[in-house]
Amino acid sequence: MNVEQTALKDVLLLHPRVFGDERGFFMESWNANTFRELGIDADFVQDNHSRSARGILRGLHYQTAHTQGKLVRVVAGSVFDVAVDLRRSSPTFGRWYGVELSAENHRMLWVPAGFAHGFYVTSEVADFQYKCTDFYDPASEVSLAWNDPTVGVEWPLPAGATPQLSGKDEKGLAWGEIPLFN
Ligand SMILES: Cc1cn([C@H]2C[C@H](O)[C@@H](COP(=O)(O)OP(=O)(O)O[C@H]3O[C@@H](C)C(=O)[C@@H](O)[C@H]3O)O2)c(=O)[nH]c1=O
Repeated sequence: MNVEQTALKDVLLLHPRVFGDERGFFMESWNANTFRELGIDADFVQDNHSRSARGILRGLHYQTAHTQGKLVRVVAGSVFDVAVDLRRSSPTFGRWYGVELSAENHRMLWVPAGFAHGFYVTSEVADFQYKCTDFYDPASEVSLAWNDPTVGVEWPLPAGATPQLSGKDEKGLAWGEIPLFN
């Protein structure tokens, strides 16, 4: 497993070792010992899997209670995955980072608690899987608007396209309206 620091403090891009052979491939997608050595000492309690079609954008989401660290990856298709640092004390507070995650590149992103997270689907279909360090808590869930101008995420949208959103994400909050972390 190779670990790459990203432009955001504590967000890590992971390149697992992929063992290819005539049958296909094998990789470890989670190993508590290996990841602890890489600085990810996470106690995961929930695994999620979503499927989305091209042009769908989910996010940018986080929970204020039961804050979740997420280890995310794509097992079919590709997405542009984004994290936004919501921690006032962080040197990268208010900044975003985006990266392509795909079934082909096998990359995983570690998004700790204190970040908003979302992704935009760039393939016909994308199957997205992630591990979470705390449970789903809809009562404390926040959707930060994907297109908030203060954050300024540069999504890889085709010219003139707008992403397809959930009703909740259509009503995403502006940067100035969201609760932040210390
Ligand atoms: C996230 C989640 C949703 N659900 C249910 C609620 C709802 O009826 C349905 C769809 O929920 P949502 O629209 O919130 O799903 P979605 O937009 O995929 O939400 C996810 O987005 C990505 C970007 C994240 O980072 C995740 O943490 C999560 O917020 O699934 C659960 O039962 N458990 C969960 O953990």
